[in-house]
Amino acid sequence: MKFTKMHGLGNSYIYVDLFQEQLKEEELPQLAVEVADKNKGIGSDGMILVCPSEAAHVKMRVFNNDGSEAKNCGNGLRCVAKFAYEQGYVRDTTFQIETLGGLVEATVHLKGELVEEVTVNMGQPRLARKDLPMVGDPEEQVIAEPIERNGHLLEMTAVSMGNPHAVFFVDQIAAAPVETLGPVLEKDEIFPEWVNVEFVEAVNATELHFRVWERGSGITQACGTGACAAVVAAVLNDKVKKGDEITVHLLGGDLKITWTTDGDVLMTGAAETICTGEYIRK
Ligand SMILES: N[C@@H](CCC[C@H](N)C(=O)O)C(=O)O
Repeated sequence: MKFTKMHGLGNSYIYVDLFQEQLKEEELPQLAVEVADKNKGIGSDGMILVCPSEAAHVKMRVFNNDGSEAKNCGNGLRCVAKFAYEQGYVRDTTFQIETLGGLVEATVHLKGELVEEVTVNMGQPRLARKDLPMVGDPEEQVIAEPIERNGHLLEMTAVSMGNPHAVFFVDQIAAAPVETLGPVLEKDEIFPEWVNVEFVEAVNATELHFRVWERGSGITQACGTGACAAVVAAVLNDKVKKGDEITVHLLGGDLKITWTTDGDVLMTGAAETICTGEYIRK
């Protein structure tokens, strides 16, 4: 199986080109686990399939490194856009990508013939409990809701960017309990499909520090949808303003994110190719 390893701010996936390769549906979860294994596989946060689409120019499917399939991936979208453009599967610099969480629009920014950065219009965040999903009144929003776990009293804001995020503001990002509370909150009974967990420090009116415990992958260097959710949560908690471009500092680098006054979330950041190769399947 031919593959390309790519990353967005250190959030790496093994990309498989389903315009060329054929894979059996029932083998996908186990394949994702195998290729992501850093000792016996290639090593990554998961696997992403770049597929033909009937609804858009290209379709993305994302698998976490535990084999679970997610509905969206921000860093993956930027890499899929780079891959599709550089392979010649799309010719325009702005095109649509289908995800299990809906359609998004990507615009590639070129340096010569190669894509250096990508802006993705991630669409509108969904804020009702049913959108995560989360237990409780399905239509209600969750903004700064107190929650106590393992002796930590935190305030939670819940945002769906096609996939679910629970955002917690902290005073100091360096002291955020990512490793200890992340796995506890990820599988908390209030989230029937589990959740991505983000800790965020509001530095000033245009900057956020960000750490993530990703559902199905654990700590990663960056989470694009999580960074978008963090900006939406920061607006909802009066820490930054809607319409302003916010720089989100992640472990692997920075993303520029705006929750526009029209309601869409725009994300701009790098997408990079690490290597290509052939994976020998057992
Ligand atoms: N790294 C991603 C998100 C990947 C999926 C997530 N772990 C989930 O299960 O929803 C990103 O950049 O958004």
